[in-house]
Amino acid sequence: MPHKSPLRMASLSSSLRSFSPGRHLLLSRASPLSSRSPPKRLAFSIDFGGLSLIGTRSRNVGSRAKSSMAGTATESGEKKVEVFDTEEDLAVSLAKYTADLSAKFVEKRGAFSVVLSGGSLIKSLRKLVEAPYIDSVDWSKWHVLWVDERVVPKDHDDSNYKLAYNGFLSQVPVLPGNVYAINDALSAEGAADDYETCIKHLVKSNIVASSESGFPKFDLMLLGMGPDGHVASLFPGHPLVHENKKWVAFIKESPKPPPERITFTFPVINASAHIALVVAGAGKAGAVHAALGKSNSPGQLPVEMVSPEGELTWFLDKGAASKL
Ligand SMILES: O=C1O[C@H](COP(=O)(O)O)[C@@H](O)[C@H](O)[C@H]1O
Repeated sequence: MPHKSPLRMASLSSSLRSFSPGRHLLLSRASPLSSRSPPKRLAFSIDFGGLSLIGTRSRNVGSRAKSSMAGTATESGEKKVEVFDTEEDLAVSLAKYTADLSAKFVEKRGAFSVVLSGGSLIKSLRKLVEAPYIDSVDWSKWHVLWVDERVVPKDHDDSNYKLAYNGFLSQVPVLPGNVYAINDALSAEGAADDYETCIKHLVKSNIVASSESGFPKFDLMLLGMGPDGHVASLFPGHPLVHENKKWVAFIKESPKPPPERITFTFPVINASAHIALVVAGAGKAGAVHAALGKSNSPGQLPVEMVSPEGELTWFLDKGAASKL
């Protein structure tokens, strides 16, 4: 296929071989999701300043409610915040959200471009590898990239690719040639340039859409967030948060190990058609509050700079929303 360099395909397939001789083994359907009741959500909706907050039963969140019950769909350009009683409920809803977008974009464009984060996000995707989605999603149309990656070999424990492969990609029939890992033989600078070139090929061949601003417009970006409010490998106080030309940048002194990483820049993140910001655990409640609550010093955290041209949906569990 013209959009993939032989080097990339070779390095990718060799890494797949090294992880899974059986390649894309499907999970057993032993615990079908269809037997579960859907997660409790849309118990109420709060509307403050263009932000629609949809929750379950969190008292703190509920106490801020200004408007009535809603359960309405999000309009394009709006922010939506969903709060779930448990991370399990969050994962169930995230799977449906992702599968619905997949169906929408496969019908509209014949392809679905999905950008993954590392960290806890991967575990929260676990319901996608179960029924009904394992069978209903058109996995052959998925094109998978990473919003950031650590510059380590793909079989290293710090690799976001390895994490995603073991926790998600090896269990769904995404085509190996549609998984775009970084070239781990290059320096951080070289890997960032190479990844940007790869994305330019994907845009040229319409696998990834293009925004009016000229940046790639991914169909769905699945973002995690660190307790310090970092997203991708864009850290608080680091000058990279202001990079506005490059699509992919490198960092050699990441405050969180490992130090060498590559990362999408904010213009690319914010050109996305859809962003899901997936945050679980009370340890992240402070950063969630800074981004969504009434902060005394707004705009300090990278997560506050997530502001897509399309739709932003926060998926929070009760712990993460506990300071709202
Ligand atoms: O280092 C990273 O951290 C963030 C957040 O990770 P989490 O485990 O706290 O969810 C992650 O989104 C990013 O991709 C990763 O490289």
